[in-house]
Amino acid sequence: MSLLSLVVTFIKDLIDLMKSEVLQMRVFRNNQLKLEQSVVTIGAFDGIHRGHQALIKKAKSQAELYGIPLVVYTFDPPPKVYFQNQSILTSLPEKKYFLEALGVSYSVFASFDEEYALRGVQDFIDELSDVNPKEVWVGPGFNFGKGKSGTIEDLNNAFKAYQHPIVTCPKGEVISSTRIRQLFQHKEAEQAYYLLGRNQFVLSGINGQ
Ligand SMILES: Cc1cc2nc3c(=O)[nH]c(=O)nc-3n(C[C@H](O)[C@H](O)[C@H](O)COP(=O)(O)O)c2cc1C
Ligand SMILES: Nc1ncnc2c1ncn2[C@@H]1O[C@H](COP(=O)(O)OP(=O)(O)OP(=O)(O)O)[C@@H](O)[C@H]1O
Repeated sequence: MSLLSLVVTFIKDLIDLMKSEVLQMRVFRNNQLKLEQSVVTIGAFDGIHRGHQALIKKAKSQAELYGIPLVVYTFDPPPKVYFQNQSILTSLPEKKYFLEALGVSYSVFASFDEEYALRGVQDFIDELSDVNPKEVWVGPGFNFGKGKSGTIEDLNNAFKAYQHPIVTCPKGEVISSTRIRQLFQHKEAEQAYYLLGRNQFVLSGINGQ
């Protein structure tokens, strides 16, 4: 092998290594993550459907604008699965896979249990302060804290909080995890995958990772 081809191979390997480091999302549990600055988006994100994707992409574009990391703060299990025994749309490995594919730098998976659900609004805001959010992005109707008492106004009192407009189907029908669960229950899988923004074959192989 010539010296030139050795150098070319070395540079290619280096670029691949850098790419894999850039793409790798770091995953945290509860309040272990501390950052100097970030853009944060929050939610249950079960399914990572078209509405979730639009919100995360907007937060990602803001993070890129400032050159700071994007943090997705989410819950395991999703609160509705915990409280209402709803079926889960995306397993933990699937959720991590889709978040990473959207370019998320850090994800926080808060263990959602009885103790966590009792935490108050200020307690949650204090935890978010650990990542020093320059902007917080949520969708319409987002709430948090014990008894769902926290709103975007509470977030906006502590940080700069922004609300992404609702993403709907072309005919105006709502896109939500609840609706997707109902579509699967009624054997309307094609419409469910449309709202998810992917077909059923995308998931094969992810759960084993
Ligand atoms: C600290 C904390 C406490 C919460 N406590 C409750 C609760 O008591 N009851 C409830 O139904 N949901 C509770 N939630 C879940 C929120 O209502 C909501 O599902 C979550 O913030 C995700 O928002 P999303 O469902 O709009 O994605 C809590 C969330 C957080 C962060
Ligand atoms: N269609 C949508 N358009 C824009 N933002 C959305 C949409 N659906 C959810 N969001 C936002 O995404 C985040 C996660 O929402 P969440 O997981 O509660 O979604 P959901 O689909 O409404 O779930 P569920 O039906 O279980 O209430 C929240 O900030 C929420 O406001």
